[in-house]
Amino acid sequence: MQLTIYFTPAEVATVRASALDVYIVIDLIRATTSMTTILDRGASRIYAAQTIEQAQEASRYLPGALLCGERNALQLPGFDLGNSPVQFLQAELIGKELVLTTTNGTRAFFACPPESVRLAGCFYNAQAVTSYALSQATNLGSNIAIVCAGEYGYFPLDDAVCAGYLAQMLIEQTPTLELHESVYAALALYQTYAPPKLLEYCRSARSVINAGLRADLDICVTYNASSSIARVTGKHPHTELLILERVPIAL
Ligand SMILES: O=C(O)[C@H](CS(=O)(=O)O)OP(=O)(O)O
Repeated sequence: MQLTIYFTPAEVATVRASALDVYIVIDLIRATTSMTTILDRGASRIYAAQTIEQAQEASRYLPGALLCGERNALQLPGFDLGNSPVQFLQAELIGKELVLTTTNGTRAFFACPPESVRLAGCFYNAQAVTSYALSQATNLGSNIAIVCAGEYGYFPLDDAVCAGYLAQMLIEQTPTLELHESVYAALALYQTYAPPKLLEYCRSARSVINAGLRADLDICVTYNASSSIARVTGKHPHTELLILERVPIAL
């Protein structure tokens, strides 16, 4: 079984990545951390939208769904909630459906091959998402790829550092993994910039702090607090939004 890391979503398209692989998408600050907390609160579904317009359009087909999202880290006008793990952890979400659009994270799921196994990973669910990815890849006889959501298309230090940590966990659980050289780079980045140091160096952290949401970062750099894993389970028929639901696992 091979492990590869894509440091931006664009790389996934460039190499014509395999639809058979298991993809762990990371948008540490904050989309995949938010998704994990949303499922922790008992939400039934997340609809991931690439654009604000798609999210608004989808909410017309989904009565009762909460409209959530941000641009420049700030909750969008007219939306019910932003992209804030702290806000989600305080919200009443049992059985709710949420439509979510974020600057980078929701788009990254669309960059992976359709029909592939796509999981939301972060520090918060690191143990759970790596164990599940390994079990899926073993069952399918496939490889694992970690995709960093990027920062406006650029290399994202926060996602890459988290990718290094997830890679370390995958290697600990399966020492026979065949490592692409991208994995060595991510492992080295994790060694150098592990939290809390990471937060001093990434633009996304500054943007969240500037929005007055510093407490979100504490959640984003909390390790292994959740066993929730958001997995893409399909597409909404009218709007093409990706549907993410909680993987049923007992750890
Ligand atoms: O809301 C976020 O945390 C970011 C926007 S920014 O990079 O902080 O401006 O969006 P995301 O899609 O979660 O990276």
